[in-house]
Amino acid sequence: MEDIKGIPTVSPLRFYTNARRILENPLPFHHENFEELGDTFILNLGFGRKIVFTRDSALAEYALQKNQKNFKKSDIQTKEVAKYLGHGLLTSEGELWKKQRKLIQPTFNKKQLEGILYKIKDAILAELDKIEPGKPIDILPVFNDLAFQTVVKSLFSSAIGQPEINKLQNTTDSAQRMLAKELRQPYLNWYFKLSGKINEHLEMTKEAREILKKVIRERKQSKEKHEDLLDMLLDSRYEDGSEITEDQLIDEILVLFTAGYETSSNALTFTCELLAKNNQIQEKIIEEVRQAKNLAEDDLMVLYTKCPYSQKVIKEALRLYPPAYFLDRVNIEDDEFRGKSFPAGTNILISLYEIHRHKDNWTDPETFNPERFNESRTENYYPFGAGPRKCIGNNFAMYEMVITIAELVSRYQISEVKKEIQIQPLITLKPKNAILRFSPRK
Ligand code: HEM
Repeated sequence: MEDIKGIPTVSPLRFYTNARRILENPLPFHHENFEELGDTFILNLGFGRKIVFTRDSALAEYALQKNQKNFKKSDIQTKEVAKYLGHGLLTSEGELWKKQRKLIQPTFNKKQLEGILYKIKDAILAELDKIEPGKPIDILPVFNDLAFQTVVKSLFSSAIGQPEINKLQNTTDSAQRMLAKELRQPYLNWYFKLSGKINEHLEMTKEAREILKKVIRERKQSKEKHEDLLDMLLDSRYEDGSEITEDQLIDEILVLFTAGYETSSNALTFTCELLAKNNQIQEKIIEEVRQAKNLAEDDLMVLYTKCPYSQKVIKEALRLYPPAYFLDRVNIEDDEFRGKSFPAGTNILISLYEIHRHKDNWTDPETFNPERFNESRTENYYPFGAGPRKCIGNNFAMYEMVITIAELVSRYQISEVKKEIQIQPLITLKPKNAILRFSPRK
């Protein structure tokens, strides 16, 4: 490969002398390099491997949107993640991706989702009932179950039993954890293979596929209508009138579990941690939700649209703690952007975490201030990505999160048990020790 030009480089020595703390949490290391070297730098890992890190939103938009045709996802998603999940939307490229996106997009449009909002709400309420009031609890596992149940119930209504749901959730979690290990400790991959750990996880995903196959076949035979996402996906047709194959549908469902579950539960957890520090913001939410409930009666879409402040609270939490904190791309042909030249095959990591906290983009970037979204701003803000591969579930996620926060804050006063919000950057940006207290409101 030719060399990447016009960008300062971090040496392998600097990388390896910081290896231990990078493994723990790479974000401070990235931040120091951005501050010292500018908004784009090269990390030279040695042995001919180089990665471009950027927090330049112009470059991000160039790769994700303006010149997206020349940028594909890296092998991490299209090979490593695909090994466990198959080739669904998140993990496919080229013609397959295009064809699938066209087929699935209508299912996630606002109008279609309106019909399943009550399923989303029922799944949420059932999980919120499990919160133990008054005691310090780690809220992340509660939101993990809530987010998984929300996706499962939206897809299958009640066509799938709790033991199978547990198995699917466990498989999704384990595959993610295995993958995180493979990516963070590539020098141990020989051990993961020889010890049978990778095969063990591949077997688990085979069992998950069998569970899904059974649900799909029963649904096809029953001819009963459930008005859930599975019905919509089975009813959708490609341009030539054909329907989705069973295998492809299973790939897509596995992708929806993975893409839609951990991201939402992380975001909900961070939102609650931020709210615990801000009583006044909780009060504002309560007032908004009380008025919205009067106006909306039982119409959940009206409730959502009448809660603009709660939406801003979530947007602001996604700014400070974007669950997808990095987007990765590789350019197909040689490319050039504002004096920087990228030979074909350059790995580019776009840091949404840094773009969302850049002092040139935001006033008081470290402060939690939902009001900054009073003017509907979209620039320098990409929690759901950008361009044609933008998150297909962004509306779904916003409905789910607003309904959850509206209900939760109406029921409980959220208070902090410890001062600091801790993070664990793995495949997604995860909260760590999210211990909070939920006291019933009078
Ligand atoms: C707070 C919650 C969520 C966040 C922050 C989030 C974030 C993202 C981001 C940043 C991308 C783009 C990745 C890239 O360009 O490399 C993405 C893609 C995707 N998301 Fe989400 N997501 C969330 C919730 C969901 C939900 C609830 C679903 C489905 C139920 C979902 C399904 C997907 C799918 C299928 C893709 C791949 C789209 C494609 O490549 O065509 N996401 N998400």
